[in-house]
Amino acid sequence: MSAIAPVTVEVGLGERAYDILIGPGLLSGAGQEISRRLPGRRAAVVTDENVAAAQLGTLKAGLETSGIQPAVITLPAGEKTKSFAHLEEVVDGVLAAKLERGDIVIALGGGVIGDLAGFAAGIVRRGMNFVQIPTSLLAQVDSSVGGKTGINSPRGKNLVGVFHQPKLVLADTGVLDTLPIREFRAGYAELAKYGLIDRPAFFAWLEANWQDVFAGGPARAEAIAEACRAKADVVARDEFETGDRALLNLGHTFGHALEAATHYDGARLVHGEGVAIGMALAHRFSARLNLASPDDAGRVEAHLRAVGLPWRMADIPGELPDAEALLTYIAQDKKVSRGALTFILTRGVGQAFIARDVPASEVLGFLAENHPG
Ligand SMILES: NC(=O)c1ccc[n+]([C@@H]2O[C@H](COP(=O)([O-])OP(=O)(O)OC[C@H]3O[C@@H](n4cnc5c(N)ncnc54)[C@H](O)[C@@H]3O)[C@@H](O)[C@H]2O)c1
Ligand SMILES: O=C(O)C(=O)C[C@@H](O)[C@H](O)[C@H](O)COP(=O)(O)O
Ligand SMILES: [Zn+2]
Repeated sequence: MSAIAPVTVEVGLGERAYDILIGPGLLSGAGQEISRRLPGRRAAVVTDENVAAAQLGTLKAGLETSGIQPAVITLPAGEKTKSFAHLEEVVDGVLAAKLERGDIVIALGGGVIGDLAGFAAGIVRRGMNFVQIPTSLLAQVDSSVGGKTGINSPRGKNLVGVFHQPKLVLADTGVLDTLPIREFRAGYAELAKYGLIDRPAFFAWLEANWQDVFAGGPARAEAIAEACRAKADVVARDEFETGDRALLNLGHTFGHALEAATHYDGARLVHGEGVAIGMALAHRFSARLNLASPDDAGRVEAHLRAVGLPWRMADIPGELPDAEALLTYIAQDKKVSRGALTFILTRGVGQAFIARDVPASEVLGFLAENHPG
């Protein structure tokens, strides 16, 4: 049987351009793909305990066939790992392995490992080579692409970090077979996000085909490729989020506040779930401001519910801080400019836009109305 050729999506960033390869079996061919682009380099693999148990052996074997014997840094799984303490651990591990600036930090994991390892790669020796090997659906459709890296602060999500693009992204669709279903669903929220931003036909396709995407096979691979094309397109236009890239933040202004308010406790809320609730809230808030029809908000909520995602604040287990405290987290959002709040709002499914100077009083009123407490 002949191997299935991977799909290649290019992120067109001039001298920082790179390929995203998408398909099964890429982990075992990683050594070849990496050494073709970065010959003769040493490497450190950063991963988490779950991914190490499920996938590290295959990657190490794949690297060793090309003569790469990596140092391995294994961290606890979960959002709390995106912290200064674990950043220090990665930095120290890379330095202890005596890697040079031209050597490679490889992130093997979900978005937590990608963001953390990418940040370390961006600052050690003022910027090392970086390769993303995303192993969660969320990381394959979103976080491994585009060069946003960083860690969280108790005051808010992703508040410390740098832009540092990878040299290569290897999205092995086969590794999703070991991803827990809750995490697959969370990644699906970011996939649906592309439809809700500006691809209404893609959203309608997901409404009709989401079960096939969950089942695996060609529908899943095609959905991942479509997401990568969508993200690569925005990133190539606006690498540093001075304009349009902010659209990728649909659902995140509310979602990030909820993640911070639940202290990054993944038992209560993981990032993709926060984005699902945030996207439903962004559509409902847009309807409240008479920008969109309540029917569109209902359509989005119905789809999130159908796939088993949380879609309202009441779906988060345990108590939430009150509306004013949630607004304090929102005020830390990186899209805030001269004190004014920015949200990604919508005129309907696939018609998201950047709304600057959103009055805090409107947000507060909306949060209070929708608060479960
Ligand atoms: N940089 C960006 O552009 C960007 C975009 C979106 C999200 N993010 C960030 O990504 C993070 C969320 O990423 P995530 O949802 O991948 O979370 P994650 O990295 O915590 O991974 C989810 C869980 O699945 C496990 N896992 C991952 N792959 C697995 C596999 N193949 N087999 C078995 N277990 C596996 C992990 O160990 C973890 O427990 C958040 O911190 C978010 O802020 C960043
Ligand atoms: O790549 C982007 O740009 C995004 O906004 C993608 C988001 O899904 C992702 O969660 C990102 O980390 C959020 O960025 P932030 O700048 O709001 O921290
Ligand atoms: Zn996100």
